[in-house]
Amino acid sequence: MNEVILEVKNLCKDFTLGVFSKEVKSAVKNVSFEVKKGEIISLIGESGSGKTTIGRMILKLLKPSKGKIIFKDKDITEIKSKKEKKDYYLKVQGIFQDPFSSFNSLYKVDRIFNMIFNSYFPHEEKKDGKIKKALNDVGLKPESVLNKYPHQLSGGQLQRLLIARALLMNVDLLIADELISMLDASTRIGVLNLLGKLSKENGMSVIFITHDLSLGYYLSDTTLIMYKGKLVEKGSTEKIYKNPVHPYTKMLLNSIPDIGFKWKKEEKFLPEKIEIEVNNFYKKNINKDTELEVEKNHKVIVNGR
Ligand SMILES: Nc1ncnc2c1ncn2[C@@H]1O[C@H](COP(=O)(O)OP(=O)(O)OP(=O)(O)O)[C@@H](O)[C@H]1O
Repeated sequence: MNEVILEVKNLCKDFTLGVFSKEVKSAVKNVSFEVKKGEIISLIGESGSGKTTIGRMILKLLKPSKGKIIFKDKDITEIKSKKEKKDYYLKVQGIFQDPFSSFNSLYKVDRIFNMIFNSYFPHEEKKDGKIKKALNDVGLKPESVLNKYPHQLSGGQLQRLLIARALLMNVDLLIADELISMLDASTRIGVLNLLGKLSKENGMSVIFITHDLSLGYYLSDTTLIMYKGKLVEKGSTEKIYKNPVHPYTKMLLNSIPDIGFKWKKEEKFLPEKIEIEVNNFYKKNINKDTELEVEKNHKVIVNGR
């Protein structure tokens, strides 16, 4: 699992707010990381920390303001032609929080799946069998979904259909943004296990975007912690959860509620308190390099520039 398939280098995204306004929102600030073949990476952070924006840039749905996204030795920000885009989407697919927006509401599921073959594998002879197998693999009964329109299915069923689509296309990288948010607790674990299985058996890499630390811990080999557009800590999931160094990561891990344990007021996750602690941490480390190695495969970003 050492082949790097995606490299994100100094990625930035600024949004200009309003049509005439000059106000700029820096949603992603100088983010760098790598994804290896078959690796599951969790991108974790509070709401608004820039996770989805990173996912959308990797999926070429947003143009970076600065930085590079290199997929298999090619900078995808330079991809312009339709053919190159199509080839890219054969390898990299996304699943978003709102699965309803990912389907054409006018087409039934069988037509949507047939279109994948028409578009990408027109000579495939075992199309029907492959579609059925992919649906079975994600725990859906083909006969109960194939003849339905997207609005006749639940959010959870649609998310599974999106995984089945990625399966059929045999993608190298799946960006799963709050993938299981629409699933109930009992089906969540099944979908998570499915992702784990796909990454192990097919070598599919996954960027799993979430604000749920427990899910990230369960699923991922590597963790990236985002705070206000910056990547603040990255490395082995095991190491970060055992030995968090950045004050934001520490507070995030402290904020996981334990069943049967009532929070005391001072233990609450207070944004102002975090901001003060993070600024103090950056001040203390102002003369150090931006990235410090805490231990092998565990780095912390120690200055706020
Ligand atoms: N198209 C846009 N125009 C202006 N600002 C945007 C746009 N998209 C995102 N933002 C802002 O960029 C910041 C990062 O948003 P993003 O959706 O990436 O966060 P997130 O970490 O994925 O949050 P959540 O977990 O709530 O989805 C937020 O402040 C958001 O308001």
